[in-house]
Amino acid sequence: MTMDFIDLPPMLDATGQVRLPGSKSISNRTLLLAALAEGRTEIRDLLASDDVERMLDALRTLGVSWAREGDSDHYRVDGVAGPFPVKAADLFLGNAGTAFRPLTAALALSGGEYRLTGVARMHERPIGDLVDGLRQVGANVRYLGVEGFPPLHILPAAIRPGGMLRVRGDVSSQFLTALLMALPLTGTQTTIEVVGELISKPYISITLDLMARFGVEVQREGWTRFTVPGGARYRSPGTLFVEGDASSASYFLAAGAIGGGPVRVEGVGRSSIQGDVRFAEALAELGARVDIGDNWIEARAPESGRLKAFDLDLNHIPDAAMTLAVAALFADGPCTLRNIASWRVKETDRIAAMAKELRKVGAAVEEGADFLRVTPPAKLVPAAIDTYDDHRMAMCFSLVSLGGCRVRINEPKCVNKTFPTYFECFASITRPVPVIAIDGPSASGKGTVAARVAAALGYHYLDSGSLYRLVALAARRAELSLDDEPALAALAACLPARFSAARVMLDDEDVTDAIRSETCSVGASRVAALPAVRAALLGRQHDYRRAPGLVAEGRDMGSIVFPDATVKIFLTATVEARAQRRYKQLMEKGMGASMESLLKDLHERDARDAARTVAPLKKLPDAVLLDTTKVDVEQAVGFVLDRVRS
Ligand SMILES: Nc1ncnc2c1ncn2[C@@H]1O[C@H](COP(=O)(O)OP(=O)(O)OP(=O)(O)O)[C@@H](O)[C@H]1O
Ligand SMILES: Nc1ccn([C@H]2C[C@H](O)[C@@H](COP(=O)(O)O)O2)c(=O)n1
Repeated sequence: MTMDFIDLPPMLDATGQVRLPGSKSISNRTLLLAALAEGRTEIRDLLASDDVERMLDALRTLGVSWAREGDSDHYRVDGVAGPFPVKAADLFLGNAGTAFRPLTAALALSGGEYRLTGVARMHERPIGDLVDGLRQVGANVRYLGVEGFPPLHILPAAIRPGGMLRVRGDVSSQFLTALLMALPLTGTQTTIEVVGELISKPYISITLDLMARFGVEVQREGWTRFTVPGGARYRSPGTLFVEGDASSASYFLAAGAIGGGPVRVEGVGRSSIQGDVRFAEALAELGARVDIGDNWIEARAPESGRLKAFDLDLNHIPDAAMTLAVAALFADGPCTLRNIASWRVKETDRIAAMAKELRKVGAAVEEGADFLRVTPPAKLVPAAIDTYDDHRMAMCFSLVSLGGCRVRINEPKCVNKTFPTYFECFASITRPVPVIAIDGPSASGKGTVAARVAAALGYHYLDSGSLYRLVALAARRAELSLDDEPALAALAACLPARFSAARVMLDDEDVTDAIRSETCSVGASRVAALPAVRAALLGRQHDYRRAPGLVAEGRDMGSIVFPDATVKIFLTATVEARAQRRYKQLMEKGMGASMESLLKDLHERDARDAARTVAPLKKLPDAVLLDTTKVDVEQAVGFVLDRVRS
């Protein structure tokens, strides 16, 4: 199976505005409450994502009628005014904790027979505390696999409501949420006592707030006792607007804080009911300049330009806290994230996953049962980040690109869980380091023009042909056959080459002139036709892309190496003009040459470069043709600069 990935180039900065998708926590709670309520609920701005689809599918299977308004995010749900009418069903709930836990509780009190399953990871996420709580009121819930974990088999049971039931609060706050939302189905006053320190309290606040909007006011004594009143019934509030997702806001706010900003998110703000808006406070503690309105939040980089090191208890914002773990890469010292044990039982073991991936980009990471200490590297290292089917891993690590470092995100579609358009939104607020790609045949003048354009713009310069020439030279010295693809690729992967002040060094030897010899030219043309050699040199070429920009010249700059180049030029000249130029060049260097052999050689190299199967030399439709046969260097440079500036 091939790995899907997205490559994010190094970004210059981040600025702009993002309209957030609906909150997952609010969307799935609202759907369940609307389903159990009396009357029709119009839900506006519901999140469109995998987890919400799992809930919508389940509700339909359970006999709840709902409809979407065209292609919009507006839904209407006709509540069933009590327990679900369908009394036997098999439900697949993917990896949606916000669907699995609350539905377990509601179905356990619905008097039917149900089987609830999920993806493999869902079956590793604990649910025993919730099941224990439900059994205290007489629910008949059995484990179909491992004790304490999904999948579950729910059977009809004589429910004994009322009195007091106890539930642990220190593993997942979703257990308490599930019980709270389901208990009004019994119609009897019931008190829940939380055993152990309740984690993620703001999520309970969301639950209580939404229950109140549906007419059920829970009495709360601190964070230890919650009483659901007798005779309580859910009633539709009519229309309900889903706020933007505060956890999703964290990536953009962090982008503003790291990448200059300002970046504004719309859909959450001062009046939000989601605890994760407090991510903005944490960011401000790191020195970011944060402004907040009723329905928006904006973040900019600190005055000093660099985030401050932090040591924070993040129990109240477990999801958004992941963003801080990646923001730590940009801090001015070691950072500690405390009280995050719940990360271990989320979509993946997030403490372990975060530690492993942060190390890949160069951070030193200490990992504990409930904490993470991140020491930022002096320089970020390009890496391929594994995402563990965890949407937040993918979204968090996109921020690495703001450190002037390219990053590959493996299996990026995991963002569909909560934010299917995440990477498009991220692209809309970030500016990649610009690349001017100049491709063309040998001796067309690419090198001369590219170097001058780079100097005029203050950009870096890449002469990619010199890399193939260096491989040819190093191969000859190592007495490797130019047909030995694996050996040549291995050589290319760790070529001891350096470029300094227009000189090309191999080990510590200046080979600037040596790589221009005809033997090296022919050798370069041959090794360049080998796919493994090209692949081995790819990362090295990408590394040239650094702020403020890059001018890269060769044969495949615009097609393969930098397909997202800002400007693509195909620079050419007739073979006769090119032979003349090469002749003159060689004469000036005191090197002998004949026009006849130069012409023959250029014809052969053109043919080989254009005919090879990998990265052949050709003008792309999105490249601008620049024929320099009758154009001098100054004019050619002016032409390219005009394109860049237009
Ligand atoms: N527009 C031009 N008019 C006249 N001479 C030019 C022009 N552009 C470049 N030259 C000259 O042609 C010679 C070859 O140019 P250059 O080395 O830049 O070509 P190149 O395409 O980079 O070649 P290679 O692919 O072999 O590295 C140089 O001496 C350069 O000064
Ligand atoms: N991106 C590139 C750059 C160069 N090559 C090949 C083409 C030539 O045969 C050889 C040397 O290049 P030059 O120094 O003449 O530009 O390397 C390539 O295939 N892809």
